[in-house]
Amino acid sequence: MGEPIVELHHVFKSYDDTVVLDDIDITLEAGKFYTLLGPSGSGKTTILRAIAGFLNVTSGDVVIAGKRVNDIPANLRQVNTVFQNYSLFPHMNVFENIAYGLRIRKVDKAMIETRVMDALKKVRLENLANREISELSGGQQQRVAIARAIVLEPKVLLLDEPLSALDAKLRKDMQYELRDLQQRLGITFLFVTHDQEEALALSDEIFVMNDGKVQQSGTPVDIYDEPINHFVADFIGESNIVDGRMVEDYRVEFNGKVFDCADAGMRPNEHVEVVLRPEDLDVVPVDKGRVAVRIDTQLFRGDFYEIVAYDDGQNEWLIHSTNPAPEDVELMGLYFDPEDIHVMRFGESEEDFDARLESYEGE
Ligand SMILES: Nc1ncnc2c1ncn2[C@@H]1O[C@H](COP(=O)(O)OP(=O)(O)OP(=O)(O)O)[C@@H](O)[C@H]1O
Repeated sequence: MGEPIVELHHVFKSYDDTVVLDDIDITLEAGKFYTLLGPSGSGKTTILRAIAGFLNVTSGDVVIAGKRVNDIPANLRQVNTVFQNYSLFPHMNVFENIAYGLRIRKVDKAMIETRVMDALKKVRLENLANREISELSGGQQQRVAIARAIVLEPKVLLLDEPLSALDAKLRKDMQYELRDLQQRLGITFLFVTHDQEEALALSDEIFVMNDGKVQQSGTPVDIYDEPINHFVADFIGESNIVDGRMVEDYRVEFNGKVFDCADAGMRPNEHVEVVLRPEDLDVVPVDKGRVAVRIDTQLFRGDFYEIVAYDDGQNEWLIHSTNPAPEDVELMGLYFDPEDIHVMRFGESEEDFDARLESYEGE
C-alpha cells in the first residue's frame, strides 16, 4: 500500500435525526485518482466537505497526512476544492484569480509571479495569464480553477462534479485532460460524480455510495465484474439480475436449470441473486441456447443492437448484441459462458465478500 494521504475512520454525520454519513471508513493513497460515485443525496459532497473542513463530523476521525484534523480549520488543511461552477472571480483576470490565495497568505510578489506562472504552465494556459474570465471557454475556466487550487500545493484536490455543466463533447475532452493532469501533477484527486461511465474511465479506485454508506470500493474493473450487491450491479453499467439458488460451489440454479459458474463459498441452497451483463449474452437458435426467450423489441444503437426479450417466467432480459436477432423467429435462445454468471449473496458486507473471494481464489 502507498502512503496514506487522507483517512476517514468511522465517520458519521447527522442532521437532527437524519444520518447522512454512516460509518465511512476510507483511505486515499498519495498520487492516485479516486472517485466518489453515487446517486443524488448519497453523501458524496458531504464527504468532500468533511475532508475540506467545511463541516464538522458528528463522530469519527478525519486524518490528513497522518494528522487528525477534526479541529483544524479549512484554510489550514492541505486540501483544495474545485467546485462545480468553478467559483472564479469574474472581475479578476486569469493571473489574479490564481494569485488570490497566495496574496491572502502574504506570499511575496516575486514568488507569486513564479508560482502562478508555474501553475499556468502545468494546466497549459501560460499564454492566457492576462485574459478576463468571461473570455474563456468552459474547458479553459476549468483549467484556471484547477490552477488556482494547485498553486497552493495541496496534498489532495477535491473535485465536486466539475464536468457536469459541460456539453457532452467537451466533457469527454475534459475527462482525458483531467486524467492526464492528475498523472502529470501526481497529486491525489478525489472526484465526485453521479456518472458511472465517467467514474469507470477516470479512476484508479471508485467508492460507490448509496444512503450515506460506501457500498463497495475497488478498481473500475473489480466493481464492474464483481459487484457485491443489487445496488452496485444495477448502478454500474446495465445488468440482468435474476433470483437464484446456489446448489453447491460453482453450481447455481436459475430459470429452472442448474448452471456451472465461477462463484463459490455460499451455503448450499442459499437464495442468491444472479447477474448477467447484456454484452455477455448472445442470441442463438433456441436449441443452442441456455435460456429460451421471446424477442420483444430491438433497437440499433450504432455499435450494437439493444434487444429486449422475456423468458417464460416473464423475466425481462436486456441483450447487447453485435448481430441483430432474426425478425421472423420469435423464440430464440440466450447463450452465455459460466464465467459470465456472477452470483451475489443477499446483504453481504464488503469485508465478507473480499474474504470469500480470497478463500476460493486461493484454492
Ligand atoms: N445542511 C444540511 N442539513 C440537512 N440535511 C443536509 C444538509 N446538507 C446535506 N444534507 C442532506 O445530506 C444528504 C447527502 O447530501 P450530499 O450533498 O452529500 O449528497 P450528494 O451525494 O453529494 O448529492 P448530489 O449528487 O445531489 O450533490 C442529502 O439527503 C441532503 O439532503
